[in-house]
Amino acid sequence: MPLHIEKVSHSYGTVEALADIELDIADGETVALIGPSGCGKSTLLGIVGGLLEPTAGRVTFSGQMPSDSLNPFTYIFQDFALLPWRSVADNVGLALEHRALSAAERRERIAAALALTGLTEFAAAYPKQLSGGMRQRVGIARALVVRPAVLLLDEPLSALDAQTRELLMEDLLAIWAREKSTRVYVTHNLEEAARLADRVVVLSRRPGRIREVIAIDVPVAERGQARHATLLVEVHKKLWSLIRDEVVTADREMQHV
Ligand SMILES: Nc1ncnc2c1ncn2[C@@H]1O[C@H](COP(=O)(O)OP(=O)(O)OP(=O)(O)O)[C@@H](O)[C@H]1O
Repeated sequence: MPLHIEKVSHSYGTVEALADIELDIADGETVALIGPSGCGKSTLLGIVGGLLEPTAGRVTFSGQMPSDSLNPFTYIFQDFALLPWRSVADNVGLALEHRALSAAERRERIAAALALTGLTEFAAAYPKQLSGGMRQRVGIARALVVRPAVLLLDEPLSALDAQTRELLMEDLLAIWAREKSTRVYVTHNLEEAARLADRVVVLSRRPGRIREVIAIDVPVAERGQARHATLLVEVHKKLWSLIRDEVVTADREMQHV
């Protein structure tokens, strides 16, 4: 579903978090939001998902919501707080409770979400039996089981070690090739932005304003290929050059809080 962020600003009391954000996101597109700490990335994600009412401006949607979508939006966070007493399948099914679905449809949705995240053989396992990466896959499956039109990802891989993060990046790309959501991806990790996003939106220090929008022309599915290795390095360099000075300033500011 295409998203339209129209002149969005937000303040928390006297703290101005976001100013004048104007951005259209196409159907099926992945947009990464990067910027120094405190520049309003999570605030913008909250506004897009309807958790927060912006102080000014609005977010609208065009097009039809897919007919099998139970929720227009779903969040994926770094920590899903899975229920330890429930199996993997029952954790994934949590998002379907209180929904008017037949038992067969419920089973079919859970099975499809498990298959999409490579968890089919772990359906009966419990969270404590799983590695951090597998637990995060359960969280991702729980988000996908409602077949959201828009996926809002807030640092989904930041709690994972470097190798697991690498695997999960590959998984996300494989999942995105098979489901058709529109995605907004907040990250501090420039490599994730360069690998996973069609466009990267660089926000300035607080109040966050759009500083630059970088379109990466190579399709995400092809970016892992050796011939594009220099592209990723170049994008990473460019993104870092855009935010470095503000990251330094934001870092110093935080130390005085
Ligand atoms: N509920 C709140 N009340 C007051 N100020 C808030 C609240 N939530 C966020 N802020 C402030 O608004 C600004 C933007 O916060 P936000 O969490 O959106 O930034 P961020 O870019 O996601 O930060 P980070 O990269 O550190 O996760 C920050 O200065 C933060 O301290």
